[in-house]
Amino acid sequence: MGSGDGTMAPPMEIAKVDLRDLEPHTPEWARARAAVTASITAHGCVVVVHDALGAELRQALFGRAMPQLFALPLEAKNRSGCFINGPHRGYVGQVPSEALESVPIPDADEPGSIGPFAGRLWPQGNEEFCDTVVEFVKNMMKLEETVERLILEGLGAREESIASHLGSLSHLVRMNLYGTPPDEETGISLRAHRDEHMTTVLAQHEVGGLQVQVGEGRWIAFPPEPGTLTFMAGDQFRVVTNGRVPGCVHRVRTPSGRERFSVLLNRRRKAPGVLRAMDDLVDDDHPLMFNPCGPEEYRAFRLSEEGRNLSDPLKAFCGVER
Ligand SMILES: O=C(O)CCC(=O)C(=O)O
Ligand SMILES: [Fe+2]
Repeated sequence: MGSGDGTMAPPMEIAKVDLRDLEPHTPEWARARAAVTASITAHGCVVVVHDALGAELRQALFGRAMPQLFALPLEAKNRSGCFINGPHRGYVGQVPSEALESVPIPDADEPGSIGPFAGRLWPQGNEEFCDTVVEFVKNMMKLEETVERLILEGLGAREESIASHLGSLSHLVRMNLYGTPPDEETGISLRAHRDEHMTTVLAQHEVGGLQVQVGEGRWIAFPPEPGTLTFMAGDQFRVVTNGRVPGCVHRVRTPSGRERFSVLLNRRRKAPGVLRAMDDLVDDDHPLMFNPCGPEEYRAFRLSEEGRNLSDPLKAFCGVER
């Protein structure tokens, strides 16, 4: 992008891979697998070209569903949350150090979860909102599954391990609205982090801001290009791939101060469940990097005082000492 703010256009090192009309067992699949695996093992990130978020769905999300959602009064947004396996998953906003309001929709892939969610926000329901979210989830799930399959095959995992992994995931949609950054000089509106989840696929609306770290201190800005989505590996994927895939370190910088939306689908290990490295990815050349752990226990650690202040909480929580 060369925006004069110290960031650069994505160089070839984070690949942009066209996954449109991709079919397994074809030369195109093998080429995509090599490109996706190279990018993800280097940076925990790959940009994909795909029609999963076509113009109509983009407009339905960024033009209607999300403006409607965030325009609701605070007390309505506060009602959107629910309790899952103990912890509350709900609206986050009004944090002075952040410019972010974020609404999670848990278990978004389960029929029957989106209706009650919308019912908590709009007493008369909101059919259009529900249809938009259902369509988004369906398309993103398919895309994430393809990308995870490409990566796991690329690392050498067996089909049965891949199938068992793909069958053990739950899905969370998150809708984000960014206002004016608290520190307008730096423009940072979400500080550098790795996601706790397995994987994240993210779409930005026309105001960009997502930046990914490639190597020490070097940040790459991603222009919001319709037709592309950013796929990022989180801490859970580091465990499953035995550290072969690093977690993507990313942040949001919105120096323009314009309002910005982003929407993402997170995949994570279904609870109760155990996170452990795939057997296929542990051998003499790749000794075990992370001890098996519970995803909910890890989440609680990340949210604790200790975990919040660590740059790599996963390593502290379950990293194998050598
Ligand atoms: O809004 C974005 O571009 C990134 C959001 C993000 O990193 C997150 O919600 O974890
Ligand atoms: Fe994130």
